[in-house]
Amino acid sequence: MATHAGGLTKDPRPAVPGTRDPRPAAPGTAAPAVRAGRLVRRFGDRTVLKEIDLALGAGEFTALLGRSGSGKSTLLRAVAGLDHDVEGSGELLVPERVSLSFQDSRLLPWLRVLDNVTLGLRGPGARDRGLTALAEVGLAGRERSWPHELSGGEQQRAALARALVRDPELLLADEPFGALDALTRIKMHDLLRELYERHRPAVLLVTHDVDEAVELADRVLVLDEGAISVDLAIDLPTPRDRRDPRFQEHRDALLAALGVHSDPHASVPPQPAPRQEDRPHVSHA
Ligand SMILES: Nc1ncnc2c1ncn2[C@@H]1O[C@H](COP(=O)(O)OP(=O)(O)OP(=O)(O)O)[C@@H](O)[C@H]1O
Repeated sequence: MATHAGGLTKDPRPAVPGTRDPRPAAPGTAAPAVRAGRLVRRFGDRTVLKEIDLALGAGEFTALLGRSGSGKSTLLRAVAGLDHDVEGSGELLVPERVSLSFQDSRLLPWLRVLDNVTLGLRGPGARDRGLTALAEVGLAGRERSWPHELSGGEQQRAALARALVRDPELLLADEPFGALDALTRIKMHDLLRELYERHRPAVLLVTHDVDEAVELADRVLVLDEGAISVDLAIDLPTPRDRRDPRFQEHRDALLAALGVHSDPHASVPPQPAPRQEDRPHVSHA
């Protein structure tokens, strides 16, 4: 476990690099991969995170939904340790090996694909690990390509390979498929879920897309007014069928929590109608 904090109380017990937190989990819960207590983030006089408590189980796939501007990226950045101005009196514990993925692939344009994937990896096995990761995401043979020679979906695949090659205990993903077309998105959903099931990191996926959340995650959180307003377990077998009535029940519950009602037979527009920029994205396969 590592601790990182700006104004946060560090865990008093010694951290052992590369090991999981040895302390027992609360009864009935998996050992946490992430534990954050009373996270607070203010921008000027606006408080975006209001004493948020967050515990993510090891190997648990969690999606984080919320309206635009609700603070999803702020929370993810806080957990990633990228924001040193997070306040709070609580603790923030994360695993040693954390990988990040964003809407843009953030591949370095001056490095070939394999060098992007293995950047910062040490040891004689790094190249082979990079090649294995590229093969896993369907990019075998593209190791010598430049990033600009890959399509948007392929760039995101390379970014996933870069994340996975580090064998993360925690994958933090901020709208990783937000810029992709609908068909590529569907393929990437399948790929992410497959890779997750093979490697089992804890995942925190920030998304606007309610269907994406229900399809991929085993737990969905909704961030609203600076607090976690919904914590919903998605207890459906995978792969998930969007036409399954239970899928739709979860979807409707989440849409309602986001202030959108999704009766396809309704003759009036959903009420209350959020502003266009606030409206959560609902994709249709
Ligand atoms: N560096 C900053 N300075 C000032 N305000 C900020 C800063 N970063 C974020 N904010 C504000 O904090 C709020 C939450 O932003 P954040 O990006 O976390 O929201 P979000 O839920 O991820 O939004 P979206 O879904 O649109 O990406 C917004 O109102 C935003 O304007």
